[in-house]
Amino acid sequence: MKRVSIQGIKGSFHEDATLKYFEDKEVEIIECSTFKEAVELVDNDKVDLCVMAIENSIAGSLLGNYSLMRQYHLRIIGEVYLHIEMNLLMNKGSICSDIKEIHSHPIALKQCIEFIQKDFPDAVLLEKSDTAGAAKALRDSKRKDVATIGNVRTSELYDLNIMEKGIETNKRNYTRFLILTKKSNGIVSSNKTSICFECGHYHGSLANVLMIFSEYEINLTKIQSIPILGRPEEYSFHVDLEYDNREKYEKAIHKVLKNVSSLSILGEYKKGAMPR
Ligand SMILES: O=C(O)C(=O)C[C@]1(C(=O)O)C=C[C@@H](O)C=C1
Repeated sequence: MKRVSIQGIKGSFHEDATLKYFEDKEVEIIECSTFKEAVELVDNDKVDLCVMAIENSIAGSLLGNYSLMRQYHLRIIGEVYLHIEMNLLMNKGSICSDIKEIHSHPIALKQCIEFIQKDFPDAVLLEKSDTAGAAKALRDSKRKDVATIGNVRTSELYDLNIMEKGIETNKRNYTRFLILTKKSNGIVSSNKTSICFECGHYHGSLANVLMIFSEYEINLTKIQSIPILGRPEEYSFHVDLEYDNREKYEKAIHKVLKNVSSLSILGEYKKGAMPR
């Protein structure tokens, strides 16, 4: 059975993403309190894989996770998209007018900020390591003046009432999670690749690289610049590529290599389906 590290505890969206990716295969989930701890377990061979959120359609990219991936030389072997529905949760017997504090994962709070500002403008927002962890702590504290934000399964697991359903700012709220490991499995039937490169600090250098992908009909689904530590104003670029024709993809990479100062292939894998 594969051992998989996640940031968060049972009931978190990371657990949902892991169960969705592995479908009916049994996995042992190792709960971690930080993303760093979760990737360190892969690095130290304590787990086989790590499932890690990388981007949310409302809150944006988790930039720190891009850096972790590079720092620990992790390989991407897959991805999974999860539809995220957020709910306001409280201990049984609580009423919304008593809410003084709202505790949740920072990204979860960000996804619901319009609802919070409209309905609970005076509530103090407290960032917790994950939605399920905040829910469990609320149940244990028995407090009636605190609410958390999380999914329906979390409310069931930690015995909380759903006070308000679907409080995310936009209903098309998705989080993309990466499946990370120490060694890539070299899937030959891949149709998506994540790369990271650095190019010269002169006009047109990035445009030249992007033009090559266009020339070979490669679709770019993501481009993220990350500051290079110790080199102010210089960036590395994380780019996700989608393709049907592997030969064209390989030719494009070959040509790109001549136009960049460094390039790493972070993973070749099968594109995840966007839930309806
Ligand atoms: O707190 C959780 O339940 C998580 O799994 C974390 C997390 C995140 O890191 O973005 C996962 C998905 C949602 O976008 C909100 C929070």
